[in-house]
Amino acid sequence: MSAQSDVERLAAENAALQTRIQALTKENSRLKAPQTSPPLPDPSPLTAFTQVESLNNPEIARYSRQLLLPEVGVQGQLSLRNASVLVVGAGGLGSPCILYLAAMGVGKIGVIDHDTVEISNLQRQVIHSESRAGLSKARSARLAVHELNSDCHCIAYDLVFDYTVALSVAAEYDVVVDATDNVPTRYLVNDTCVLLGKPLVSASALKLDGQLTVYNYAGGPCYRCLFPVPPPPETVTNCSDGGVLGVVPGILGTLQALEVVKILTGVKAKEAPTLLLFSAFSSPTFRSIKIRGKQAHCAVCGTQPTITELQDYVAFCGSQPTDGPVHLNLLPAGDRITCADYHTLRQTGQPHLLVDVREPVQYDICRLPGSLHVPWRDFAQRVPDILAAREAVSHQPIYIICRLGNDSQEAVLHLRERGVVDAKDIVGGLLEWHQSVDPTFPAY
Ligand SMILES: Nc1ncnc2c1ncn2[C@@H]1O[C@H](COP(=O)(O)OP(=O)(O)OP(=O)(O)O)[C@@H](O)[C@H]1O
Ligand SMILES: [Zn+2]
Repeated sequence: MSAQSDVERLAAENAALQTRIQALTKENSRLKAPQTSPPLPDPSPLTAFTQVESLNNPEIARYSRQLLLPEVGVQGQLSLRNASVLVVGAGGLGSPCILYLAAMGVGKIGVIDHDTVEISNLQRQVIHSESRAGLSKARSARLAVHELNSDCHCIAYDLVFDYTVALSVAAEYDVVVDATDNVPTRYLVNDTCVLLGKPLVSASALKLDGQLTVYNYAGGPCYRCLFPVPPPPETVTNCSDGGVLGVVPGILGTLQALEVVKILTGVKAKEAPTLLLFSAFSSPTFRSIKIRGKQAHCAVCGTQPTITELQDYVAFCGSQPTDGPVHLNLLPAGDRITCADYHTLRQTGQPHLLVDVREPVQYDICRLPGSLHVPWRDFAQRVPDILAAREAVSHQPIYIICRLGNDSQEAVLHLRERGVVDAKDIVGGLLEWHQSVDPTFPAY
């Protein structure tokens, strides 16, 4: 072979090698790239839930510690096995409730929640996990149930429990647990249970306190018998505003699971209706109060009910069934400044006074440098301090900030009433500051 053809052959081989090296380099960088975690397995589709007449050997072994209790025994365990429970809300209360119901051997559990798992949920919503952040809470709960007790027939409804679905979903279950956090849903769940004749195990938890009651059971009252009129929306606080100690809904949700067991085993029917109050840092921690019975004039369970079908609960309660941030518009746009414009103002060094009106616990979490701290609850008394501080910056404008941009508007209105005209609130507060100006600023 000639030297010329050798050169051509080598050049061709070289080109082929170059192509191969490029392909390998590409493959290598693909392998080195961060791997996205494989999709989580969803438990395989379930067969229909069927009732049984006796426990099988694996069930006897699994539930032996409960079977040994005379209060439960084989009959009690069979009652759990053949029962179905709907848990509305897979949050702080729903998490332990669902887990214990599944662990104790309730045959069928429905979980309805429209929300997705967030990292800030995990401090109390122990049915979820970091690896399931972003997943629907209902599906995440179902995965956890499947891991804990694969015999449990768990159905996840990734839906809002509203009047369009309430009756058809709840009709499939023996007992309903209200583990939600808002007033419209509380009335909706109650009316659904009354219309369907289902017992309702209801609880709430906020800050360090909680309460629990069983409604519409054994001739007892319903929620409307006790609370015929919803509270004014502005008096209702939720966990994202007021905070909650993780274990508090944990305790109340666990007690909800206990009440379900008492209903299913028939023990509850002998008890008078009570309201259980829990206060984590008080003594006594628990108090049980006898509550009035069923009210003849109750709009839904009374002798002549006016509510015979589900209604518009948002209109009835005057509030949305959401616990997301509520942004009020109390001031005209001209009396407000956006975070972006306030940011520019700070960057260009324009003299001004920044007043932060959040609670001290929130001010301790984070703050913008140079702010004067005057909590909204002390604001009226401390206006002279604000005016004195403003003198120190040569009577320049006042900007007021809070967490969401609601109290800051109230503060501006208050200053207007006191004759201070050049005060503005910062729209959306520090949460908006985090979202639109500085992602490194803490969000809470
Ligand atoms: N009408 C409804 N239908 C379905 N789920 C609901 C309804 N109302 C409330 N929920 C759910 O009930 C749960 C209440 O739990 P909790 O208050 O602990 O959680 P959260 O709303 O995630 O809390 P946070 O306020 O910290 O975000 C939430 O997961 C919420 O999505
Ligand atoms: Zn009633």
